[in-house]
Amino acid sequence: MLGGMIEVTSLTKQFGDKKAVDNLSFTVKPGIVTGFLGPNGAGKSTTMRMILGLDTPTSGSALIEGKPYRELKQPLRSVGALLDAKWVHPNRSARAHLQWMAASNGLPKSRVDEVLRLVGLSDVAKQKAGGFSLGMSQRLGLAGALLGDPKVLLFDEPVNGLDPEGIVWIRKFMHKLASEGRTVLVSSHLLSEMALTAEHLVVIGRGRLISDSSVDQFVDQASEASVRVRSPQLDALRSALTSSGLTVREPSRVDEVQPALVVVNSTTEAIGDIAGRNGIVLHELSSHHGSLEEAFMKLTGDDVQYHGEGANDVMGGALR
Ligand SMILES: Nc1ncnc2c1ncn2[C@@H]1O[C@H](COP(=O)(O)OP(=O)(O)OP(=O)(O)O)[C@@H](O)[C@H]1O
Repeated sequence: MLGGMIEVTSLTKQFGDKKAVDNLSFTVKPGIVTGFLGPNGAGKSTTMRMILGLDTPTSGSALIEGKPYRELKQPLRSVGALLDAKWVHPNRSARAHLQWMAASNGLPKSRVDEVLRLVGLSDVAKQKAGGFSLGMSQRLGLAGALLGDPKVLLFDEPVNGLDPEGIVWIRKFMHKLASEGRTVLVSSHLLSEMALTAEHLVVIGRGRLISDSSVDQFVDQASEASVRVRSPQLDALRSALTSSGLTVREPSRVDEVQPALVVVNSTTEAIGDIAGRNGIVLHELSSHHGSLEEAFMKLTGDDVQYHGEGANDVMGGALR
């Protein structure tokens, strides 16, 4: 384990009369990818900027290995960040850009070719960064973040605008970095992406903490757990379940093969026992959970700041 915890405590940032981050506390642990999820304007970038010492908190603290960023002796050896992929001198080659970064941060020049190889840019190292595609710029940004071989890595919306191949590549890369024992915090408004990328989720809305849990717990906590049952004796089953105090509803999807019932907030064991005691034959007994998207919408609900035209497309994964 490389160590390298991020500790955010009662962090608040006020811009005029707007609280962009509101009394936020969470920790980010090494060895896993932690997703930082929230709708547009929730305060993710502002939080990351405060962790990186680019914005000063109004109150509270954001520490890396127990210190504020500005007190780190060699920051690039502790933290690497990918905030804005297009932040390079357009006329500099990829290698020259990284050499300049290494020189100005007291890092060995030999590391430049190493990181170019790590991100797969060795063959284009001499090309001008200004002509790079977004995917290549992301890789170059990542190479810069890795220059100091840091224990902690922060990525702000790294897959924005990337093609599917680029998305898969970044996702795998983040997994690799975490498996090496690094602390990886990645922000996104894309739920479906986070479900595939992160193991742990810190969810915020309007600057406030909404949830801090594993992806699985997040879904369990927010989405309705239900049990689906099919039986040739459906009426008898319905009355046995309701007289045991369970809530039964008709399934939203009509089943052509055999009618079914949905029982909320119960377990397959409890329902199987009731059926058994009443001599009722079951043809299906299965538990179901809502999707990550449903869970997110339920939890953030009123916290979604801007309901754009695409609000109904949220189930497709994007929140803006
Ligand atoms: N420098 C600033 N001055 C004033 N308001 C700001 C500033 N930076 C951010 N805000 C406001 O703070 C809130 C949080 O913004 P932030 O960019 O941190 O959110 P976000 O979750 O990263 O969203 P996005 O995904 O859109 O970047 C927004 O309402 C934004 O308009």
